[in-house]
Amino acid sequence: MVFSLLSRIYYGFIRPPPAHKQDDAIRFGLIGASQIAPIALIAPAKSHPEVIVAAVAARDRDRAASYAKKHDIPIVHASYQALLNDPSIDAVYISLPNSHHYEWALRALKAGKHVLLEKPSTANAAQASALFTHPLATAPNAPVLLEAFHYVFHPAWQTFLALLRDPSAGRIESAFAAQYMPAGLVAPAGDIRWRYDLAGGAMMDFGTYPLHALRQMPGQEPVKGSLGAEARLLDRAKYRGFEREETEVDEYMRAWFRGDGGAEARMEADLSVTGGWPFLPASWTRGVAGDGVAEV
Ligand SMILES: NC(=O)C1=CN([C@@H]2O[C@H](COP(=O)(O)OP(=O)(O)OC[C@H]3O[C@@H](n4cnc5c(N)ncnc54)[C@H](OP(=O)(O)O)[C@@H]3O)[C@@H](O)[C@H]2O)C=CC1
Ligand SMILES: O=C1OC[C@@H](O)[C@H](O)[C@H]1O
Repeated sequence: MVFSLLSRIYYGFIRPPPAHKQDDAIRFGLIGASQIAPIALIAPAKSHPEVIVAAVAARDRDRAASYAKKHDIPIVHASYQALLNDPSIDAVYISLPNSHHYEWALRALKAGKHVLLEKPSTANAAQASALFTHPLATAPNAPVLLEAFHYVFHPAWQTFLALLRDPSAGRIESAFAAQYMPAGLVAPAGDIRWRYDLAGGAMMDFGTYPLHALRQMPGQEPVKGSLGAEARLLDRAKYRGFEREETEVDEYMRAWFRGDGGAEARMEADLSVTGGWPFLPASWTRGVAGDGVAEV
């Protein structure tokens, strides 16, 4: 089992076997020369016959050019809008700070591009509602707009949901979801996740997973007025190299609410775990229905 896992990681992300591309393969452009694009799209696309990563745009042309060279991407654009104006691009992958998702998703839809939009799709509820109900996204022939919560396509997650959605499982009594990150592992000082002005923080980064997970279980849409939450603000003493005063961003948060099916739901997100378990990024989701418990 361990060998199979390591081999899937190796061939999926480190040395993907190159595929012969179909003539009608989707040509993706990257909006932002981001840290996550190589693992999320560039490497997996190499072995996919229907996907080509054809272009990258960054705020700085030289940075875009060196990123393109490193990742073997043929077209370089010196601005995000120049990439959107490129007629050879069918779809864009937007992996910018959360604060920038709404603007660039709308601009991409306006340019007629399909959009794979990093999570969370926007920086707040008003933007989410405006984006997903916008005629550019809802018209009959509108481009596809997809938020990049990739875990929903995993068979383990679909099995978990099927167990809870099975009518014989009974009503969900309680649900819990959590996501933990060891301090400094993925969010060192200076990272976009620690910037309030870029819509960072534990809730906006890791917290989006548990909240998203809870809301997919039957009867878990939060009832208005039932929500409570607590947060611990960033403790800069844990990190070296902070240049800015950051006092507003959360490094840990938990929340609870009543789902519209009557269940008690709880969630927790910690971007800064120190000592003990977990020493790797970890995520748990549990639903209790009748006499049964489903966990993933
Ligand atoms: N689905 C998943 O599993 C994951 C999703 N994500 C999401 O992807 C997004 C990007 O994350 P990540 O790749 O770690 O981010 P990066 O730190 O790599 O930043 C992404 C891009 O944002 C631009 N940028 C960086 N700092 C600023 C700034 N101060 N002001 C304006 N733009 C800035 C840069 O664009 P340029 O290149 O043009 O300079 C950069 O390439 C986030 O929304 C995150 O939540 C992240 C990790 C995993
Ligand atoms: O979405 C994410 O998943 C992986 C994490 O490392 C990262 O912080 C987050 O943005």
